[in-house]
Amino acid sequence: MHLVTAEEMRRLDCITIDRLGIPAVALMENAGRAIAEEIIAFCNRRGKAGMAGAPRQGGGAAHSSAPLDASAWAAGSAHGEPAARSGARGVAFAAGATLRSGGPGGGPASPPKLTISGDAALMADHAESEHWLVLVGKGNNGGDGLVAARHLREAGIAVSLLYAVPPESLTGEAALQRDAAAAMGLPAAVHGGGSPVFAGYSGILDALLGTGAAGAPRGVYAELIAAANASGKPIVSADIPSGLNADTGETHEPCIQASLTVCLAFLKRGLLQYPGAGAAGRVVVRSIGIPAGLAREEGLSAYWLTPDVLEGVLGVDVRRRRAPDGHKGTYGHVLVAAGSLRMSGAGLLAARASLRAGCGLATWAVPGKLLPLLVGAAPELMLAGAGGEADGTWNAAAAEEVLKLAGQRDVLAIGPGIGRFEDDKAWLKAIWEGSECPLVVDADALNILAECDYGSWRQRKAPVILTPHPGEMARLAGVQTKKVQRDRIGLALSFARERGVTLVLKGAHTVIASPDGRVFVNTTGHPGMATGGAGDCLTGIIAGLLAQGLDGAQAAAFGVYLHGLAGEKAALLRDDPASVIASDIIEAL
Ligand SMILES: NC(=O)C1=CN([C@@H]2O[C@H](COP(=O)(O)OP(=O)(O)OC[C@H]3O[C@@H](n4cnc5c(N)ncnc54)[C@H](O)[C@@H]3O)[C@@H](O)[C@H]2O)[C@@H](O)CC1
Ligand SMILES: Nc1ncnc2c1ncn2[C@@H]1O[C@H](COP(=O)(O)OP(=O)(O)O)[C@@H](O)[C@H]1O
Ligand SMILES: [K+]
Repeated sequence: MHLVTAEEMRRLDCITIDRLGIPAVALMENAGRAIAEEIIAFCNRRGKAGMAGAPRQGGGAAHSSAPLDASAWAAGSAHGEPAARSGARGVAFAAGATLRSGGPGGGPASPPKLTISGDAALMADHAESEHWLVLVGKGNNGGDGLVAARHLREAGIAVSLLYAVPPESLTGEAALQRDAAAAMGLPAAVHGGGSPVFAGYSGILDALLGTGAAGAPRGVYAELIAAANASGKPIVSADIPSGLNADTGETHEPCIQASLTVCLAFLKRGLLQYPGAGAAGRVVVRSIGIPAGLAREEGLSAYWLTPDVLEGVLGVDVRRRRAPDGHKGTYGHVLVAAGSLRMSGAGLLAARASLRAGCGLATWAVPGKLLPLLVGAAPELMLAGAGGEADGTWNAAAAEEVLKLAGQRDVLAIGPGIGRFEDDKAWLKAIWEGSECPLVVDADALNILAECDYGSWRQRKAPVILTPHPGEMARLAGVQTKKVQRDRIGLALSFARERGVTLVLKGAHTVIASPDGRVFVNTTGHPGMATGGAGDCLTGIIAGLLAQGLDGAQAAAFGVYLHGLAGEKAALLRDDPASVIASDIIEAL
């Protein structure tokens, strides 16, 4: 599934309207209807869970706002009018008309039933216990909310509108929807400042700000957002939670904290990155008539990482089929140069994970002094001494040993548990320039890299994959960690492009960016994976996949995806995500 920025969304929108001739108002109609359907599904789920919304109290005048006009309020007082609502529920009956005779087994024919059903998506199970307040902004997001309000009303759900600004200031399609809502007699009020009262409502539809928002919500918008959050009512957001930066996932102060976000047409980048992903609640993406293929035609290259994307965009065989006549040489040989006296476990985890990822052979290279201590640590691994100091630490001269070993292997992974040592920059430069196989760089090797002018180093032919967590990324990019987290997708993309590397920016919803400008956001995994050594496992997994012939982007993306899945499986086995440790992730691969 494609991920879009607000600007890209506007472009796709324009193409649909201008080139395909689909009217903007039709898109808005589809959007609003989709939102209404999702609200109804939300209400039905809530009803089934035995937590039906608070019963309505006293019609629509439960907030301290001025009514739009008297007729709208008058009509609104008729919310509960049974005739108007039952007619709106659509048809749902079974007719016994016989279409054809005959039945199975040749027995007496029972007349087949002709079943005619109504618009199931717009049927609320307990409409009478629902009353939704729609917060309407000035732009098209507000227009979507107005359409949704009409459809909710048609489904028999009481709806009231609360405009953030005088409705006269709405323009274009949103103004059309304003008039339609008024003509339908939906009760409406204009926010008059202060704190609206939400007590009578069972839910709030946030249609204040969408992709046209700029900066933090101002004035009445900020007031309404803060009050809605404080109300404790479930909030459904139209397109994005108001107050969210649709591109980066940054949440402004204030930002709607939604239970559900009905995202329209294409998934907005900001909904997949924290803290925005946390503010959005459950996200449903609904098509509204903009052809999905437009994103590809327009060359958009940001994706939510799913098995479909792994296969269709990246060309990965997610079933990991092996040739019937394959042998260990077929699946490649990984060299992991990692671990030192005090952190040997990091190397062990990475090397074991590479085997579990399916490579044919793995060699673990450590400072020679450690070798005797590690014999038998994992019987499947080959061990190699790579020089180093008498106390089991690495030194610059060890690079030569690593290069010798790498020359006979398919992939080299470096960094986990190596620590910092004298002339470590020379060590890294020698390996970077001298190795001809794909290179995975992690942990302290990244910290070393951050201190090097590696742009001036000899160009490598084989791919480089960097796997920083946000702290390491901050050092690599020369910015503060806060800045890394503010726009993870944007930073990963520009870094990968500029530096010609595949970048794996780890953390919740890891971002994978390739030097050709593609970017993928992974959502497998969970916070239980925030445990020492989990990243070392990922390094090994990516190396193991590279050894099997996947290219840099394929191995990085598939590796991150599998790593998260394994973390999820490990949590299930443990019955508690918090108990997962790195070895569990390897065992769950
Ligand atoms: N394909 C599309 O792009 C479609 C978009 N639709 C909806 O339209 C939305 C985008 O509509 P618009 O571009 O009209 O923008 P918005 O509806 O997000 O609102 C922008 C308006 O809000 C005000 N505003 C902006 N930033 C503000 C701030 N920080 N504080 C207070 N007020 C602020 C400005 O007056 C501006 O005109 C989407 O999110 C979606 O909900 C749908 O109608 C269907 C089609
Ligand atoms: N909240 C989270 N949700 C999903 N994955 C997470 C979360 N926190 C950490 N992870 C994953 O766990 C791994 C931790 O790696 P890292 O920070 O390098 O740890 P270490 O250096 O101890 O191995 C990364 O792959 C990261 O994406
Ligand atoms: K919104």
